[in-house]
Amino acid sequence: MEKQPRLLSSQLLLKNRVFEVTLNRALLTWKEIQTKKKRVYGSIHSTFKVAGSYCVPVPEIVAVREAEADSRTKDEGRWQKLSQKPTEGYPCAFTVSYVERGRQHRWRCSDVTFHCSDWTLCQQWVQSIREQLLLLTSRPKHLLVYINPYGGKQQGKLIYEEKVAPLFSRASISTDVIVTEYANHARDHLKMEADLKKYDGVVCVGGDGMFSEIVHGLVSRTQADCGVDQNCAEEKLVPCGIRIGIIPAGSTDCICYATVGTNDPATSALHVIVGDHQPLDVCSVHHNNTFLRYSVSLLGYGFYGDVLADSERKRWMGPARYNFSGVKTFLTHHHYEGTVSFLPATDILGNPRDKTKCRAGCYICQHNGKLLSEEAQLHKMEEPVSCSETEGDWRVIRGKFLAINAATMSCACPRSPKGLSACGPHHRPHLAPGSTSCVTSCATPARPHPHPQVLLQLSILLKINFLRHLLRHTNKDDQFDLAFVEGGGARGGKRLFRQICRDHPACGCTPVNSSWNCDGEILPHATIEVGVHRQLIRLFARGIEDQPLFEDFCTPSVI
Ligand SMILES: Nc1ncnc2c1ncn2[C@@H]1O[C@H](COP(=O)(O)OP(=O)(O)OP(=O)(O)O)[C@@H](O)[C@H]1O
Repeated sequence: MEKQPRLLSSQLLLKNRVFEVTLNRALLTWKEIQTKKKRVYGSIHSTFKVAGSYCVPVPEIVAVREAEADSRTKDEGRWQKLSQKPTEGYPCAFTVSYVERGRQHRWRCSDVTFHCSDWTLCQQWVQSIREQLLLLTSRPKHLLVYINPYGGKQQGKLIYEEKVAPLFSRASISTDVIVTEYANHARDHLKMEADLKKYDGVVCVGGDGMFSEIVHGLVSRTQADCGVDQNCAEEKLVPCGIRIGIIPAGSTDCICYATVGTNDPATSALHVIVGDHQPLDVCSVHHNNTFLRYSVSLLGYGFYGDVLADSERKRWMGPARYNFSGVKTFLTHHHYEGTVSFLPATDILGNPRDKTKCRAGCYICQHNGKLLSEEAQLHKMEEPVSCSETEGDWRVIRGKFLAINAATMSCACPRSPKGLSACGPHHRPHLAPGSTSCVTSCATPARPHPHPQVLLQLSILLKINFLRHLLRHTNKDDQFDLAFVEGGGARGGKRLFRQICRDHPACGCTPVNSSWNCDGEILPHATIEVGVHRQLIRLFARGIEDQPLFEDFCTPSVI
């Protein structure tokens, strides 16, 4: 890393030990310089230097404030005692709040208080750090917050008030808060009323359903403002200019798991504060040139559609309905005739079953999923000689399906730690490559597809095999290492599934339709057209960071 010039450097006291504290544009570092006397058998025996050198990246400093060293300080609305007593010779102090990493992708806001020898020096430090924070222009200053008071365990308001609002206020972020009064309140407010020019971002406190509301509101509003007709499936949608933050307060919180790696409200609030941005692909779903919905996580026909439809009829059972309907649907073992047409994602990076992980700063997402020309050539040569059928660039698969899933993100949650997308056990789908992962579980035999990305090997399906596939959603085994399951990337821009129809030649089964489960909502039509819109929205998130080798080796980084 390029060495940055020092902006400020002083000897300051921290926990009664003297540190050399240095600030440059990139880092705040503090390094112990005092030697300590070690007493052995009551006498001074030897001296040793206590190792201790720490750093915090400037973009991860939440705030800096003067600490009233000789009295009490107001913090998060409560009066708290300063942890250290005023120290002789160091009468003034300032506190730096910063992001500290914990286990399992959790972030915490921690404080470190430095004591200064005089007031002017203390002011100089506070000013210098504030000036550096002001240079971070991607940080939000004013946010519009929607809270769903009924999501998950109905703790949305409490979570916001106790865990999020104090952090926003510490970071000097002002907010306008709306507690929703009915379903789609947030969507409609965003679509028609919200004065978006006033805000640097929209934050939702709730689950995946609430996030979907925000996406619908924002995307629709952006298209309306730009004169784009959402009903036209061929239209190129305009990306939203405002970022979205998600504070998890739902039942599953898949989007949080997929974008920050955990469903911890404080972690998500800190991702908003530091002003990260993670682009996300969005699928648009149409029927006969009429807009139905947007999808950001899972579009599922067959198994997942049936589970959702059945569980909706059993709302009275509470969350247990999902397990009940899952087992029931599995035992009923329906399969559905249909046709899947899609454009294979041959010209993008990131084979769903390759070894790449989508992580913070992901190369593939940053390069819009575009292949380098050499790699593109390689993939072109791997184009299939034959498929089930082809129509120009399109691949067509007809058959009987147990499940057809299109996952735009991993859909990971505690119940399915690795998610159910086509990305296998050790990697997640990229969040913004411009393609969706298509997974089909087929019930009828057909010719195997030799293409490495988009394959369908249809075999006689045994219930036990499908159960194995489902169980692999809940563990770390490869969901695709089963003969009848195939996964691949489908390119965006046009249609993905053109027909789930009844026009297949009769083969003895009842031509009955399943339902599409679109991010937890049932679609009213079985025949849909899906387009993938690359990087249509941006979240306040960094993507999932690689865990340090030793997880408890947290920041402030020991140099
Ligand atoms: N005030 C409200 N009253 C009733 N429903 C609401 C209200 N506000 C939002 N909703 C709706 O509640 C639904 C579920 O909310 P949410 O996603 O927050 O929680 P969840 O379903 O428990 O969590 P998850 O989606 O993660 O499983 C959303 O579809 C949203 O449209």
